[in-house]
Amino acid sequence: MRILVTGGAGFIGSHLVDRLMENEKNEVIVADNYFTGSKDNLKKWIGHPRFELIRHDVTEPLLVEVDQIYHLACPASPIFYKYNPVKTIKTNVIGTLNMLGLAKRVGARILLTSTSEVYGDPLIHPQTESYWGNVNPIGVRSCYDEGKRVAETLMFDYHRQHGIEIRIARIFNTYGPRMNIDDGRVVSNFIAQAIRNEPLTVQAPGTQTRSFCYVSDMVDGLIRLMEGENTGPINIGNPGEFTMIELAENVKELINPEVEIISVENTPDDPRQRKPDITKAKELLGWEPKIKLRDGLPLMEEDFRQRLGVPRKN
Ligand SMILES: O=C(O)[C@H]1O[C@H](OP(=O)(O)OP(=O)(O)OC[C@H]2O[C@@H](n3ccc(=O)[nH]c3=O)[C@H](O)[C@@H]2O)[C@H](O)[C@@H](O)[C@@H]1O
Repeated sequence: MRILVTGGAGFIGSHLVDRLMENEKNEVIVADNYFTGSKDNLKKWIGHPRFELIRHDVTEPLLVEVDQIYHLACPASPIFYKYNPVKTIKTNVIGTLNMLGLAKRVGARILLTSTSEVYGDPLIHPQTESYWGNVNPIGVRSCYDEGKRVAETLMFDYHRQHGIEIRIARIFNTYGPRMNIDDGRVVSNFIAQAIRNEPLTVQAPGTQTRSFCYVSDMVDGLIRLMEGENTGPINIGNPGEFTMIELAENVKELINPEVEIISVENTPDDPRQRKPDITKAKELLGWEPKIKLRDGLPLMEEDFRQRLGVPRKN
């Protein structure tokens, strides 16, 4: 099987590549523009005969012959996607159009990693796939959440109009080794802060919730969705829900009991609650997450300590 992974040098993408490369029948091509991804994440595969890495921005067409496309490309941290919102929406719209055009030309099956952000600031809880969301179309996050909504629309239009085989995953907050240390998302921020003995910055009010999925569980869900018979959209996430204050307290207890927790200003349109209903994933994919937050955080701590050069004191 020839498989293209866009955004494959990123955090989730590179873990996905590791899993796909385990199968000796797979040839994996990664296309990444390195805006947030890094070659370092793939260094063990560079030079491997079944692996190819291309510097490519998906807003430009790509001509390759593949059987499957995992279309992950797009900055996912709010700090990075808000840094250049026009580029973010172009990646979601033009990038997805280009990948669908490729899927159509070569007859490949394509999986889009959409996001829980399509639910916006959700008015139903937990979020089921049938919920249409509560999204601000003109806010600072819209480049990402409206961008992903259009990407989902394009997927279904190509499916209905051209018979393309599509798969849509709605990913809920994912964490784990290889996240950028300066990524700006909450788990990586808190772990880096705890290791550096800097205050954990809980954005006000701190009662907002998220549900955090460990990256190996996420990758397992994505592969099951691609290999299964359902188009989705299917929520892939861990239903264990935490307030940001609870997350900070867990990080403090597990990583640095001396560290201070402070409240800082939040950014506009921050969703107040988020938790996936994963009934569909359980029933249709036989998938559910295995790794609890308190077991996943120490695995990520180890990776961050190595990269920051700060060993654990015992
Ligand atoms: O995985 C998802 O479902 C989506 O979540 C993220 O969005 P968000 O949940 O806002 O991610 P974070 O930036 O990690 O923020 C989570 C919460 O932590 C808070 N936060 C963030 C950073 C920080 O230092 N302190 C802090 O309290 C934020 O206010 C927010 O309430 C990203 O938009 C997407 O990568 C992704 O699609």
